[in-house]
Amino acid sequence: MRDNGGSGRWDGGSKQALQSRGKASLKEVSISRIYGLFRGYIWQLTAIIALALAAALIGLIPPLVMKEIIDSAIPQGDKRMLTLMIGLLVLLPLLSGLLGVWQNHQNTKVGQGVMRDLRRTLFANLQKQSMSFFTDAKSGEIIQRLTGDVQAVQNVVTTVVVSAVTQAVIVITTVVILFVLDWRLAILSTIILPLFILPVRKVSQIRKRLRGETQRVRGDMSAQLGEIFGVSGALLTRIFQQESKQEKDFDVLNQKVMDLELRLNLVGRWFGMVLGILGPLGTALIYWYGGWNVVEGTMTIGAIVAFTAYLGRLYGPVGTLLNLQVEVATALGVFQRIFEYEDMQPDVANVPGAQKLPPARGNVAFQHVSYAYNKEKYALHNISFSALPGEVVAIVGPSGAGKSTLIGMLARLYDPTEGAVTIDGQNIKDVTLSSLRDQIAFVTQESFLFHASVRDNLRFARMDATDEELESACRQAYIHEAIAAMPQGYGTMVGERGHRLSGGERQRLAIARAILKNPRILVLDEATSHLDSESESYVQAALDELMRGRTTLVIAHRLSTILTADRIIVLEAGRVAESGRHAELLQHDGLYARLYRTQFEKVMA
Ligand SMILES: Nc1ncnc2c1ncn2[C@@H]1O[C@H](COP(=O)(O)OP(=O)(O)OP(=O)(O)O)[C@@H](O)[C@H]1O
Repeated sequence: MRDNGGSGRWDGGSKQALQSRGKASLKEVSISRIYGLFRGYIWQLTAIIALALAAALIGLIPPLVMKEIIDSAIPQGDKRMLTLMIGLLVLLPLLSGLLGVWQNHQNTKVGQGVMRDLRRTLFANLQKQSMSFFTDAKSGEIIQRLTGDVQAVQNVVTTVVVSAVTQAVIVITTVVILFVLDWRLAILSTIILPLFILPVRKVSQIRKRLRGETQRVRGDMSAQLGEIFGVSGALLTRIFQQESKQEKDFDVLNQKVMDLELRLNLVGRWFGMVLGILGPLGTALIYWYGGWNVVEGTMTIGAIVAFTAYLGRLYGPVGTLLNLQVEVATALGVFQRIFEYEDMQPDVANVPGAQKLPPARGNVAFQHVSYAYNKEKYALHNISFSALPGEVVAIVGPSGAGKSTLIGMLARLYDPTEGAVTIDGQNIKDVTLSSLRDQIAFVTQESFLFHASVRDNLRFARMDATDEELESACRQAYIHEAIAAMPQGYGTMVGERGHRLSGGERQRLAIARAILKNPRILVLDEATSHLDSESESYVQAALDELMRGRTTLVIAHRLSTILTADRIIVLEAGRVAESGRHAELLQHDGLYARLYRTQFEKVMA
């Protein structure tokens, strides 16, 4: 690697950033990290757990009441006591039911809150990622992680903490009461508990693997749907009539999701069945041993009834606790995917102690800049040139020469692997991203518009722009008349990608956006699409207006741009092949002269 004074991309932090970007981290998710999600909800959780405990303790009373009815009230013919006890049997479940409703509501609130927080952190971290992440990832996959994956852990998030505590309390209190009632029966009923634990490990492993796989396939499915039903994908499908091929491709993933979900469910049912048969086994043992003792006269019938009622409170919660463990293990694969996005480091970020870029004069310089998308291939090699304030530098070169990569560096869409880009002598890597991007407007070839009104799309450039400012910018961009003629004027909604607007109108809206931002530095990728001569002249006029008085770096496709450019940089395979003004370069009769004859002269014709 060439030495360039320490800005090499493959060393230090940026190398790690690339490795962590979009790739599965093998780091296992710790349970404590999942519990950490609840940190902000400690007080609500304490209240919920207190309520759940109260409901659990109330639940311990009815079997004792039943024992009293059978062993005392009925044999003694005490009708008053009988009525009192029946009253208790009705009231206690009512009370614990009411507590349960409130607790459940609070529980859901905490769970939903945790999920909202998760989505918020993921969203914020995705916003921090640099462009390279988005060019590598599929948008459907991103959406799936942010929504589908978070949804997939809902069950764990909403029930895990509360269930773990309350069920554990129920189990402990029940075991204590069982031993108080009769230690022999208590030993008999707890002796089968280890049998419950055996299947858990195996089931957890299988379900974790299946859940991870299901979410991966769902991610693929979302990515596929995003591509197929995006405007460009839908267009391509129709033009090439590939509807049935896509249906087949979709069916493959669709079927996979179904098969995986079926397997997941089946494993769950087998587990449920094993737990289900262990419960009655315990009850049978108690009736056998207890019945034996009642016959011998060493135990009362009420004691057996109360005992078996408690068994439900023992085996049920033990099953729930174990199931919880399986649920958590199942969700671990999904948590892994979620945390992977949360931990992702952007490879373009503010350096520690980054300063604000002062209002720029517009002196731009590329100093020995190289860039590699990956280790194998450099897209740019040792690029050096500069632009004085107000100058226009045109970048030309064959397709794939590195033009887009080069202009992207000025807005730090990518940081140089080697070398530096400076504005007014300051390395842009050392200034804050926001202060840098505040002073640069970027007009891309494909002018993207959000599904929102024309006004809102324009305000994306500057939220506080007044209606008058919007209109003035649009007049300068020669688009005001066209907007005014739309059904709702500036309030007209434009479709995703602005498909209700013509190519020329979209470009001029993008130019108006840049005018509204009014930056010192302009980065421009001129559209190659051939517009009719009227649109073309409007767009040209709008561009002339936009470039006036600004330092402009432009991928030039228009003859007028290269003719007026202060400097033309001719790129070839990532290197500067030639540079100079139009006349000099023509005289040189090299790559530029060839490009000029094949591309620009034709445009002029
Ligand atoms: N995200 C990426 N990952 C890996 N390689 C990339 C990526 N983007 C571009 N490249 C490669 O880098 C090189 C330069 O690409 P770039 O888009 O900058 O060229 P360009 O001159 O703008 O091309 P065009 O005029 O066709 O748009 C090409 O070889 C391209 O294949």
